[in-house]
Amino acid sequence: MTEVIDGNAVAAGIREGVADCVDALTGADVKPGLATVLMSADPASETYVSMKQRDCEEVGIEGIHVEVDPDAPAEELYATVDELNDDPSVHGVLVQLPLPEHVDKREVVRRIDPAKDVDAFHPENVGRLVAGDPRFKPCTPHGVQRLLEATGVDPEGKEAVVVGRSDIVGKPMANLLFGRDEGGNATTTVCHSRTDDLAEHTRRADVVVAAAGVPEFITGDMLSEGAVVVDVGVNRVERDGDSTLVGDVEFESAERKASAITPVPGGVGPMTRAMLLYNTVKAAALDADVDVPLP
Ligand SMILES: Nc1nc(=O)c2c([nH]1)NC[C@@H]1CN(c3ccc(C(=O)N[C@@H](CCC(=O)O)C(=O)O)cc3)C=[N+]21
Repeated sequence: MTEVIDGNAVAAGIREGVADCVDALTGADVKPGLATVLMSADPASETYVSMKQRDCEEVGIEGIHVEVDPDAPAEELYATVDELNDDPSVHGVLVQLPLPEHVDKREVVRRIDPAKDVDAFHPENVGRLVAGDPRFKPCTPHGVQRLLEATGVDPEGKEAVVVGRSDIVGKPMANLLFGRDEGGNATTTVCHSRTDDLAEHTRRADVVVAAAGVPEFITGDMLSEGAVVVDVGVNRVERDGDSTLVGDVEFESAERKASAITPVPGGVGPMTRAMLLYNTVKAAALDADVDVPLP
């Protein structure tokens, strides 16, 4: 039987552990705070940010939300980031992506205090991850690692194939999978839009992480029997006149081949949000020099 991996359940466990960290911080008179910054009128971005705020409330993290007019000059966003960097009650700063075209995303990311960069997108944090000395692990790849662990899948020595080479998922995912730490040590291949004969690679994989950003791109015929399939895609598509969420994996055909597979929704998405809370309490603990029982 194929196991459908329950991301909501694993994420709930992480959130409980984060709540214990909040208690430990409270005992040391520290209230962890996460600031979310939204410069977009996109309903999906608004939904994601409000979910993150709701998560904060559940675990006892102080949620601070700031909106910047999407038509405002980039300097307004820079000023907002500067203020949050300087605010001692804020331990994590997340600027929701994507940003308007007139805003230089890289400049914004560089401006976030690396000690508050709970997305782990700042070049210093990217460098530390690649150097094998991470301060924060990026939320989605870290969440995937935890999902594999919870499923009893140890990538060590196995063939892992990451489909997608984005800065926020594909690249850091590959680093974690081939890295020397727990949850790594896989022989890791990164495939992308210019890969010749993608299926040739994915069929060799024991673990496939689909992060191509293309709806239902990975189909069952591209998988080996018994593969573990992790679907990072979140694509809103029109189906029979309705808007529904699908992943980068064609679930039905892939489920027939896989030994374990994550659904969309209810797979990686909730884990991404849980690891954001994890990074926020870690940031607060590092800042205040308090020991916390990170889950
Ligand atoms: N600075 C920044 N950091 C991010 O981490 C970031 C971002 N910008 N921009 C957009 C993407 C996307 N992302 C998601 C996280 C959780 C779900 C999630 O929880 N999804 C639910 C369903 C949500 C629904 O129903 O729409 C699920 O898969 O079960 C989705 C998408 C974080 N992102």
